[in-house]
Amino acid sequence: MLFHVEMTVNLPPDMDPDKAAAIKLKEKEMAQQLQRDGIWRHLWRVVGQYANVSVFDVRDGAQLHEILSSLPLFPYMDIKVQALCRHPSSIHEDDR
Ligand SMILES: O=C(O)CC1=CCC(=O)O1
Repeated sequence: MLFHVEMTVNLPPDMDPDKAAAIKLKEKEMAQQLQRDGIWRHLWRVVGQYANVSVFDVRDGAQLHEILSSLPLFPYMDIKVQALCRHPSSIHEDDR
């Protein structure tokens, strides 16, 4: 099942820079592993914002929640989720 996820990062401006860097590094490692696993299908920067638009391929909403809430940046992000399904005009057979 595919989900469109928009994440906006709001790190506190007064956060210790070393702590922020450590959180971002852990986030990157986890995001890249989830991409290698085929779960985090797309990860795009929103131009001009500390935000991304992503597509996740997961079993259901419960699995997505488990993944999102385990992200190191989760406590510092506003997250919007939309469930997706195949568009009848799509020519891409692998879209589910
Ligand atoms: O920078 C972001 O948009 C937040 C983020 C998601 C995965 C990652 O590595 O950073």
